[in-house]
Amino acid sequence: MTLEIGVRHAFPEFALDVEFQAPPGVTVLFGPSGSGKSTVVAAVAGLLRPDRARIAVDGTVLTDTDRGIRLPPHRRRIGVIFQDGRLFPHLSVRQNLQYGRWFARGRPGGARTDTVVDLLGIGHLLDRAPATLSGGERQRVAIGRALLSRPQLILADEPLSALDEARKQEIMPYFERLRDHAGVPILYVSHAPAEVARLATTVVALRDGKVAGIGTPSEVFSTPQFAALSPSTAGAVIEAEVSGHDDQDGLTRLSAGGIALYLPRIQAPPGARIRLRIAANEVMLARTAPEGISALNLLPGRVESLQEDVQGGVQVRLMTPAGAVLARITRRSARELQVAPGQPLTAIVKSLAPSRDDIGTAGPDLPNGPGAPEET
Ligand SMILES: Nc1ncnc2c1ncn2[C@@H]1O[C@H](COP(=O)(O)OP(=O)(O)OP(=O)(O)O)[C@@H](O)[C@H]1O
Repeated sequence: MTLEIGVRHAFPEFALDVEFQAPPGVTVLFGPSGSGKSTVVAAVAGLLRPDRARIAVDGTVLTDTDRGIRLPPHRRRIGVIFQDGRLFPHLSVRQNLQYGRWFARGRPGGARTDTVVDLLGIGHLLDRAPATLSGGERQRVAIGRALLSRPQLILADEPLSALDEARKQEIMPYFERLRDHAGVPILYVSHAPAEVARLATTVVALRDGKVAGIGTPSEVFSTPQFAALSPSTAGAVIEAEVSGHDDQDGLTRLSAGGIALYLPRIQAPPGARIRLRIAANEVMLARTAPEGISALNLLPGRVESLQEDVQGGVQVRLMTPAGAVLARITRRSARELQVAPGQPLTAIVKSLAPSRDDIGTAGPDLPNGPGAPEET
């Protein structure tokens, strides 16, 4: 199932003109405030009458202005997950889930209630009232309700932005599960780069109402052209396999394209594949592999391209056996290192550099895959 989106719409002071496809998995709409993310979501949900649009899921047309088609919102089979969960306060968790199921009546296929309850770890909450749940638990139930309505696509508009850091960490693995098991496109709005790098299958970077870049998180965030516009969010995403844990020093050893990397211990069994975002600001470059240095992660590679960014830094993209790595260095360092395409350089990343937020699972991993929080 693929969601096809083409929307053109002019507000008095803003014009949106986008065209892209969202395959199954999470497609994140990413961009600064006012770039048009919510307008795209409103067009897909049927809450906006665009000047011109064609929106279809797997051949089912939701909007086609040329043909005069515009399904009303309730006939679009969309599961919506809002910032605040929006559960029905007078219904128990079980009844909230049943509501999703009721909504799905007559629709073929879809997930079973007990599977969804297991997937989201909410079995022990079924008889509780929404008011007695934590923010993270409420969001898990909201995900369940959306999933049980047998949607053909899911819209999640900044679903984590109302949660504090700890709650975000709690809920992220469930969005990873949703990504890997929902089987329908999920259109997800975010402006948090760590969240995007961790969850996205596809990133659609929006700027001033236009698509500025589209691809995997790694492709979009480690492209110097994109990084140059958005230095604070620039960084590469690499995939690695857990090789083992060192009990003595509390580190987890990873292998990325044959290179050993070390992280503070993470909850993932050996063999698990994880995604790791390495912010460009956290990477240093050296001409020769340094010795006698406390940083544990050295990635030798070759400069592919470089570009000055809008804040006076230089974004250097290095191809390494672990994948592309982006480093943000000063113009002065770039001059001193004489950075040029083709030049061999070594990227240095402190093992503590990636935050917990930057580490996620790389793909299907149920039921107790990496990152799955333990039930309490
Ligand atoms: N109903 C409207 N009438 C006029 N202008 C609008 C309307 N809705 C949105 N806009 C304008 O369109 C632009 C894009 O808004 P939109 O809400 O899509 O951005 P966004 O990327 O979702 O931003 P944010 O991250 O702040 O939610 C903004 O300049 C906004 O002022």
